[in-house]
Amino acid sequence: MSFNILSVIGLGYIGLPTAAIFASRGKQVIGVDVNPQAVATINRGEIHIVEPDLDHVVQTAVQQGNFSARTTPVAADAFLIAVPTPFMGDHQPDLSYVKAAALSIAPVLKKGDLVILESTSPVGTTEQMADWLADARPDLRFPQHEAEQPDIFIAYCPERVLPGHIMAELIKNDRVIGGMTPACSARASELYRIFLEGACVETNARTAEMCKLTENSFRDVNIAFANELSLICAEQQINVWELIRLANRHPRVNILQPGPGVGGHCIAVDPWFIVAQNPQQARLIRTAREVNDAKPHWVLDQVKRTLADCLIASGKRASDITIACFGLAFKPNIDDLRESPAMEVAQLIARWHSGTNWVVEPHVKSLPQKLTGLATLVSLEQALAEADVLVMLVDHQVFRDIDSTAIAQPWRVDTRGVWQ
Ligand SMILES: NC(=O)c1ccc[n+]([C@@H]2O[C@H](COP(=O)([O-])OP(=O)(O)OC[C@H]3O[C@@H](n4cnc5c(N)ncnc54)[C@H](O)[C@@H]3O)[C@@H](O)[C@H]2O)c1
Ligand SMILES: CC(=O)N[C@@H]1[C@@H](OP(=O)(O)OP(=O)(O)OC[C@H]2O[C@@H](n3ccc(=O)[nH]c3=O)[C@H](O)[C@@H]2O)O[C@H](CO)[C@@H](O)[C@@H]1O
Repeated sequence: MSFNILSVIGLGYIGLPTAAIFASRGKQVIGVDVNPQAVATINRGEIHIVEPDLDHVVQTAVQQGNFSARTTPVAADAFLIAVPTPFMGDHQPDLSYVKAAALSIAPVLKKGDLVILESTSPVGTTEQMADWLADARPDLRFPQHEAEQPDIFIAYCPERVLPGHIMAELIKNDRVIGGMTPACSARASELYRIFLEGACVETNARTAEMCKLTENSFRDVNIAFANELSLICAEQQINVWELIRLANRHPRVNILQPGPGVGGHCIAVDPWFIVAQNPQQARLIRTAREVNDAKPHWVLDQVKRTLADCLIASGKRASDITIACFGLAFKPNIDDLRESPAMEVAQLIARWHSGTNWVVEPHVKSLPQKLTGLATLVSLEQALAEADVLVMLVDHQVFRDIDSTAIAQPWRVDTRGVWQ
């Protein structure tokens, strides 16, 4: 059975590029999103998120009539669900979006359809989703009972693209295919082979769910190691950047880079799904989260110490001092400020410091609401010329290009090793 019509549920950072890529391969794609503004934007051939090279793929697909968006699902041969999976206040996963998406497609499912969950999910979510669908459609057979030939094929296929490189990685990365049965995996692999140049590696749904969580937890633990080293090195008066460079000369050592903390929508969230389900066993994973989450507060302490030194040396009052933060994005060379540790540090500083607070962020035109009234967006040149204390938070290339030997201010906190 071939896939004539595909439907992608959730048209954000994952769903929109995925829908557009399928459409670019000549498939008829119906995108579904509960956000009517996003739907309207997409139907104009425009995009509501920022991702390099996505705009022209969406524009072409819409203009050629292969891709359209709507707010409610209609019949299709395959459904890919890419809705948010945040955690709640107590770090427990919030599966309400997955449930709502599953229940929204249940009425339009027909025999032979494939349903793929792409959202990053705790182990067992795919089985749970199949139960929700089975409850909603008692007239169809679902793959919970392996002996039976199911009417609906269900798989968990996580996405591992790197924001900023989504359009290339979507096609080139290997893909983990976690079917609820081998037949489900085979059907899902067939779907992804429409555009995938990487390999489809088949497993079961639970392993695929854990694989996605493992990848991001691995990175979180390794960044926590680097962040912990930065705290130790500050105590020992050792340059952590030099230390890591030296240690990485060992053929089997590859330490990541410390920073102001871990941001983004994935690495600071997904490890909690493992911790929530395995609180006794996941001690290292929990500690890594705690180490990384604590880093912005440690940076604030560093700024407080630096300001104290500045006040003693300059004889100025704190209210006369200007602190300039360099960067707000959650990582270098992007404009995404959501879940950014740099934003958190800038806010902590601005709430605490009684003098003037400046921010330099060449990737945005205005400050986000969280900093409105607390800080002022200024140019790189103004900050370098006039600020008293400089706080480097994001290693954007434009900051790396500054000749650090030409910077006059001795009062600096460098969380990214840019001025070392
Ligand atoms: N952004 C990434 O880099 C990335 C990478 C890999 C995996 N993921 C995972 O993919 C999933 C989606 O992430 P994202 O970054 O695309 O999120 P996003 O917030 O950018 O997009 C999700 C979209 O789903 C829509 N939505 C919510 N409920 C819906 C429903 N019931 N029906 C239809 N649409 C609905 C929202 O309006 C939104 O447009 C998450 O589980 C995330 O953890 C994200
Ligand atoms: C395993 C993996 O690679 N997963 C990727 C990750 O994408 P991401 O964009 O969120 O990941 P990063 O680039 O690692 O950034 C995260 C934060 O960590 C900080 N950081 C990073 C490296 C370092 O040495 N020191 C640091 O401090 C950085 O500044 C930023 O705040 O999750 C996506 C969704 O699941 C995946 O799809 C994607 O493959």
